[in-house]
Formats: sequence, C-alpha cells, structure tokens
Amino acid sequence: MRTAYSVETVRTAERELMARLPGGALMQRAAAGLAAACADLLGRVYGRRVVLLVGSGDNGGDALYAGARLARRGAGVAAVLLAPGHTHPGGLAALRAAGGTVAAPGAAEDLIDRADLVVDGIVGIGGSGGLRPGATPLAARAAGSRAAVVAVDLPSGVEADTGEVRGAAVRADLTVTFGTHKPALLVDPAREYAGTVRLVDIGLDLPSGAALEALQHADVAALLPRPAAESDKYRRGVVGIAAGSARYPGAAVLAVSGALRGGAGAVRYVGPAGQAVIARFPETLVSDRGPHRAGRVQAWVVGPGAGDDADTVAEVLAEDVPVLIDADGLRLADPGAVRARTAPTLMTPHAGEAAALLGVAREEVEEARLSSVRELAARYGATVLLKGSTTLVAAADGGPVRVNPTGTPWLATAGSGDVLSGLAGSLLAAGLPALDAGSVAAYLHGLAGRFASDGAPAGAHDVAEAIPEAWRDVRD
Ligand SMILES: NC(=O)C1=CN([C@@H]2O[C@H](COP(=O)(O)OP(=O)(O)OC[C@H]3O[C@@H](n4cnc5c(N)ncnc54)[C@H](OP(=O)(O)O)[C@@H]3O)[C@@H](O)[C@H]2O)[C@@H](O)CC1
Ligand SMILES: [K+]
Repeated sequence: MRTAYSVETVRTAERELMARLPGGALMQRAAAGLAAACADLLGRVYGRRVVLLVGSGDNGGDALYAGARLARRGAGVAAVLLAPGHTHPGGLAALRAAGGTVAAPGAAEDLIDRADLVVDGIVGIGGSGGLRPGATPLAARAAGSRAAVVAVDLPSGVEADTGEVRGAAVRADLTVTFGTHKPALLVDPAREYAGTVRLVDIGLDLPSGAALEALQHADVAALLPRPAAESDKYRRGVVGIAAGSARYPGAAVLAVSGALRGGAGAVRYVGPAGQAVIARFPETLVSDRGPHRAGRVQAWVVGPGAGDDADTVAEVLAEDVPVLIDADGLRLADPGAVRARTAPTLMTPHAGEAAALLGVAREEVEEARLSSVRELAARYGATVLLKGSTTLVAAADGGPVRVNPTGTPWLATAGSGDVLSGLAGSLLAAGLPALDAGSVAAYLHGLAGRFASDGAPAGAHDVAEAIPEAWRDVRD
C-alpha cells in the first residue's frame, strides 16, 4: 500500500526524528537523495548545466545542498535566489564552496534556456497559494526550455494537503519527495504537475493514520473474494441490478456485464431492459417484479440508465442490504432515505453528479476533489467513490481516503461507469465492505481499461470483457 501523510503529520515526525539526530542530518539525507535522482536523470553529471531555483526556506536549502553535490561531480551549477535576503545560509555556503555560483540579477532566463536541468526549490510543504509573481515567469521559462525539471519535495505552487492548484505552479518531469508522499502527489489536479514521483527514505517514523492510501496489486489480491470449495451461488453472493429503461437499455446490459465479472455467484436483474439483458447474458436471473419481490439479493446496484424511475430507487434504498447508487439514482435518491440506512451505502458520482449533490459548480469539484469527496461522504453518511482521472473513495466516518492508481484517460468513454457500478456491486454482494468494494472495483476497472485499450480507443463492453484478465493479473 502506498500512503500519503498530511503536512502536520510530516512536521511532527520530522521534529521527533530531528531531536534524535545531529543538526542538519535530515537535510543532508534529503539532499543526497535529491542529488542522486538528478544524477540518474542526467545520466552523466560532469559538464552538465544545472540551475537551482531557490526560495526562502528549507526547500531551497535542499536544492542548494544537492546543487553542491552535483557541482563537486563536475556540473556547472548556478543558483537563482528568489528571496536573496532569506536564503538558507548553510546551503548557500556549501554551494559556493563546491564551486557553484549565484546568478546575477536578470541572468536567470538565459541560464534556464541553456540548462540541462532545473531544480525547483522555490517552496515545499511550507507553501500555500500558488507561485508568487517573481517565480511565475521562471517556472514558465523552465517548462518551455529543453531542460528537465526536478521538483524538490513538491512542485512549487501546489497545495500539499489537498492537491489543489490555486494559481501558477511548476510543471516537473520528476518530483523527489522526502519521507512520505504528500496528498498533492497522488490527487489531481496537483498530481499532473509532479511528473514521475521518487520517494527518498529519510527515516521518518509515521503513525498508522495516513491521509491517503493507494492500493497496489498485493493489497487488491488479498481483498479479492475467493469461492470456497463448498460455496454455492448464494454463499458467493447474489447481486441485484435495478438499472436501465426503455430509453437506456444499454446501461442495464453494461452494469450486468460488470457484475458478472465481480465475484458474485449470480446476477439478478429487475427493470424494463430484461429482454436486452437476457439476449446478451443468458446466465442473468431476470425478474419482472420490483426489487422487493425479486428474490434473494445480498447487494443492490441502482441507477444506471434509470431515467426517472424514483420508485425503484426508493424501493432499493429501503432494502436492508448494501446498496450502490449510481448515475440517475444519485439524482433520484432522497437524501434523508440515504442517511437513514443502516446497511452500507456506496455512491459513485462523477464530478458533475457530485457537484449537483453538493450544490456547487462542476469546476469546484474538479479543483477540490479531496475535500469534495470527504464532504459528500460526511453529508450522506455513505461511502463515496468520486470518479475521475484519479478516482477517490471516502468512507463516511473519515479515515484514509483511497486513491486509485490504475486509471487511464481511455476509461472516459460512454458506459464505462455502468460497468464499474456492476463490478463494485458484485464485490459488495460477495461481502467486501463498501470502502474495499469501491477501491478494488476502481483498481480492476482501471487495469481492465488499460488492457482493453492498450493505447487505442476501447468501448465500455471491451473494458468489461478485460476484467477477468485484470483479476488474474492482480492475483498472479
Ligand atoms: N519535513 C521534513 O521531514 C523535511 C523537510 N525538508 C525540506 O523542508 C521543506 C520545508 O521547509 P520550510 O518549512 O522551511 O518551508 P518551505 O516550503 O521551504 O517554505 C518556506 C517559506 O516560503 C514562503 N512561501 C509560502 N508560500 C509560498 C509560495 N507560494 N511561493 C513562494 N514562497 C512561499 C513562506 O515564507 P514567507 O515568504 O511567507 O515568509 C514559507 O515559510 C520541505 O518541503 C522539504 O523540502 C528536508 O530538508 C528534510 C526533511
Ligand atoms: K519545490
């Protein structure tokens, strides 16, 4: 499991460790890791041109000490001081002692144009509120130059704890971060500014309560349902799909296609698209009665393509089993009925649907994905999966938010969400808690999207068909 911690937690761990180490030791560890990463990126250090963008704090100190190490290996290193009166004194002395220079006022742009590497030590976890005016043109120059850009700890200008970007920010090819990932390195939009992320272990002792968790193959493998020898279809779980309408029968077919590959023992379908479902998937148990009288079901999915069928949504919400609410169901569900449920509820909005539920503009959700998903989960007393380029899953009672690392832009295709809802519902029926069902489904779905597309466009049904391959890939 990859984890990310808040700035406050990092600061506490840093203080505890610093109290046990000689002065400056932690910064030397950071600078050594940073210099090694820069050297790897450059391939050859001797004769290379390196520009350090140095702010007023320890982030700039890291850059200066790393610059000194590169200068000792023969690189030509020049520091651009953004706060000349407030530059890390030890770092500056080390750079000068190693043969590095300080750029003359006005020389920064030219130096950046000729550089092989620009190191962004403008600001790290002490920053907030986007780049300041003095730094903005330099960041733009670096982005437009042929130099590789390496961010120290974080791309300067992003909000460490939330992943928001409130103004200009550095666009890095590589971010070298210390001790732990910060939320901004895993959550969009900030994540897109970070490039590849390399974590340098500096010995921080971190507590168990991370702000974010990203499942990896081994975590997902441990959570996948496995049929026991004596399992029958009821023990493996029956997932009910209440979806589709005369106008949108395809949503029902796609939700069923996801559900059939999610580990439940059987898929039951209720709704007006029974003919279409059975024609494509004859193994589906199709019922023309409402959800309440459809027969045994261990978890329901309601909403994909449901049109205006509010009665079915209300009926499903009244069932005392886990319920996944998606698409039209999110609009039709009575918030009071959702909050009153005692069995688990998993809501799966995209940004537009989340914005409607929160009563804000879609852009506000896109810009603040982490706080939006937490807010929705708290408001509805439900687990919420916010779809997007980095899908987030938050539980109602707080705790670490799961961030999905497997997404691909190819998944932004019609019907892909219906497949995800069926898959997650199936995992709920197989007995996974809502947070696990949502994050495992997102993981498999993302992987299936990658396999299905393999660099080319793929339809939602291709994604569903690739789920078994994703499942095997995770388990092997
Ligand atoms: N934690 C650890 O374990 C370790 C941490 N280490 C390193 O220390 C870094 C944190 O250093 P830090 O605390 O000195 O803060 P830092 O980010 O350099 O900011 C300094 C000052 O910048 C200013 N400022 C604010 N916003 C700004 C903006 N948008 N644009 C420009 N400037 C802005 C603001 O001062 P102001 O100008 O407002 O007075 C602020 O006080 C950390 O990221 C890592 O690199 C490693 O060395 C070792 C292990
Ligand atoms: K930085």
